[in-house]
Amino acid sequence: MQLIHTLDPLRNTVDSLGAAGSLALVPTMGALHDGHLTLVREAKRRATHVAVSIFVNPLQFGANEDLDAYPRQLERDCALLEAEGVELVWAPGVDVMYPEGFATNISISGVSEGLCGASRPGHFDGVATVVCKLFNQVRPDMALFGEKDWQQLAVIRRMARDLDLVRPRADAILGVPTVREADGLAMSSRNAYLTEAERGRAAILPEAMHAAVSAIESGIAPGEALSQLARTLLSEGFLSVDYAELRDAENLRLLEARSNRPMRLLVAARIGKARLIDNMAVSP
Ligand SMILES: Nc1ncnc2c1ncn2[C@@H]1O[C@H](COP(=O)(O)OP(=O)(O)OP(=O)(O)O)[C@@H](O)[C@H]1O
Ligand SMILES: CC(C)(CO)[C@@H](O)C(=O)[O-]
Ligand code: BAL
Repeated sequence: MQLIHTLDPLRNTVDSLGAAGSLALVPTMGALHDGHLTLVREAKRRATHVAVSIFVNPLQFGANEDLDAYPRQLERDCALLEAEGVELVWAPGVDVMYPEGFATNISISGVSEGLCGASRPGHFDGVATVVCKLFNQVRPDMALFGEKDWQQLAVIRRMARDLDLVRPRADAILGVPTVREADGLAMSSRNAYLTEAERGRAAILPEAMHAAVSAIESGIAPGEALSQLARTLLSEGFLSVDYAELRDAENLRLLEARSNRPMRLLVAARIGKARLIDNMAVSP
């Protein structure tokens, strides 16, 4: 496995990997867990070679967010990826990704608005800008992202289509279902911020979401089910609920009532120092 930090050797390596079959990219911010490794395994099933990027992207963190505290464990991450048979780890420094004078911003309207786009202003511009650069640097045939970050996946799909970043094939931007802990909590690098007591309560988030999904599917008004969901979280030790919304699963339009298209329940809520996000399908 090659660990590469600068652009020239990266070019040589991706050129030779690309010439010898297909290349899949798994973009990450490191501090890898089984969710990330599931993306890597899916990538290996679908492409000849797998590259993983590890870059904690300052552009997608707000001024009061956890950029400095975000876990960084490159050596451990590389050992995990080597054991999975990954051939390339692309881990640029901030100065390589954003050299002095860097002045470009990619902004996607529509799907970026509301949800995390409202509670984290500028976040999706930062994600889109770095993901566009990663595509240009690695030039993969496909890239894989987790459904845990449902809105991020929608933003990247929109950008990839709009900017012709990958060949237009159905699995070029592949979403992988959320990997969960035994109690249902979605795996996330930020779960490490939780104390033992908070971790014990955190699984109330997916439990309360399942209850809201069942209520909406059985005909309860979405507004009522979502208010109940927020009340449950607040009464069980969550500090705040950034949003709890029912949206069209694909275009992410806000839904006041049930739709006959696939729907998605999306929630972000804070507990202790962590802001947890999760989403679930709601059947028409
Ligand atoms: N539980 C999970 N199941 C499936 N994919 C996941 C899971 N957690 C993260 N991913 C995916 O892994 C990729 C890299 O995510 P990232 O490195 O930000 O990890 P994370 O655990 O989501 O961290 P964070 O705490 O920052 O949200 C993204 O495409 C993300 O959606
Ligand atoms: C896609 C990504 C690697 C861009 O920094 C990040 O947002 C993430 O890890 O989900
Ligand atoms: N997994 C999404 C990256 C972020 O929260 O910044």
